[in-house]
Amino acid sequence: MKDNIRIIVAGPRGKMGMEALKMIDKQSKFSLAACIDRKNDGQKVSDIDGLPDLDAPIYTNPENALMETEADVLLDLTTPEYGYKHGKLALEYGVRPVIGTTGFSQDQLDELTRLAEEKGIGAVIAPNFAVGAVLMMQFSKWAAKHFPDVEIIEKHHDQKLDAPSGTAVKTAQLIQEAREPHHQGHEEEEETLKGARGADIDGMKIHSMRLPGLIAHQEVVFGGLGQTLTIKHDSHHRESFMSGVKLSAEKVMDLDVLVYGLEHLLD
Ligand SMILES: NC(=O)C1=CN([C@@H]2O[C@H](COP(=O)(O)OP(=O)(O)OC[C@H]3O[C@@H](n4cnc5c(N)ncnc54)[C@H](O)[C@@H]3O)[C@@H](O)[C@H]2O)C=CC1
Ligand SMILES: O=C(O)C1=N[C@H](C(=O)O)C[C@H](O)C1
Repeated sequence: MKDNIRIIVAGPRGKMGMEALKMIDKQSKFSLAACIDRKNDGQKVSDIDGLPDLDAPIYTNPENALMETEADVLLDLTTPEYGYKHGKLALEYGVRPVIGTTGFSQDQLDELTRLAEEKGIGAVIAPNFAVGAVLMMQFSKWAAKHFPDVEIIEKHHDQKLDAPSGTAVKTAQLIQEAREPHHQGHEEEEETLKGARGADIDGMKIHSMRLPGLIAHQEVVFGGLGQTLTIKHDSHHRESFMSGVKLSAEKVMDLDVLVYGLEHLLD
């Protein structure tokens, strides 16, 4: 493995970006190549109040950051619109994207997958970097073989842009892979108030809660005859995501395709 992985962070001032800068600063094998931000072009990260004392330039133009900094990895923690744009640009400039941003459409995921394959460059898109959340999703996939009736309740802080969460969508996709095609509930059900039954992926209902005080939480509730099974994960602090970010930035160096989900990188 390369002993110095140079990382560009897009979204350094965000809740996840700040946590990622602290993690990069602590790891001797990582160095911060640059940040992509919406302001302070040309300034140093260390010049900005509230950011760690790191000697790396800030770029508002992502192409300049990718061209000028000899980076290995672009870590994106921004918004769906910019996460997609940054991912595409990184692949075009031969820099490996590690994307935590959620809210992509299937077409966008397919396009990034296609581009990574065409260029032969590794990329990671992980809707959830917390190892506990990855286990929650894997346990849910397993449970769905035995309990095909399931609903997902995801709860997040009230500043989140996308709903449902990337984790909830990924969980539903994994369950879809595991269970036989299945119709839940009964035909006569009617919503007398629109939205009462939540969003729907392949007949699975997804309920999204947004409140101050929450960080990132999910319950996957399975129902069977005379029993229910609940698989639950809570991120109480954004530190919970950092071991997954670290693992992704290391492992992406050895990939030549895009992987979607941290489970592909865990032993
Ligand atoms: N995969 C995972 O484990 C996790 C993923 N997320 C996802 O990561 C993303 C960021 O989450 P938070 O940090 O909570 O959001 P946030 O809103 O705190 O931070 C986003 C940052 O991106 C910046 N930004 C927006 N457009 C930009 C652009 N064009 N260039 C550079 N910076 C730009 C904003 O100024 C803001 O500082 C979201 O999509 C969220 O769903 C969040 C937590 C965990
Ligand atoms: O926005 C968040 O906070 C989170 N987003 C990701 C998601 O949409 O699943 C991961 C985690 O749940 C936190």
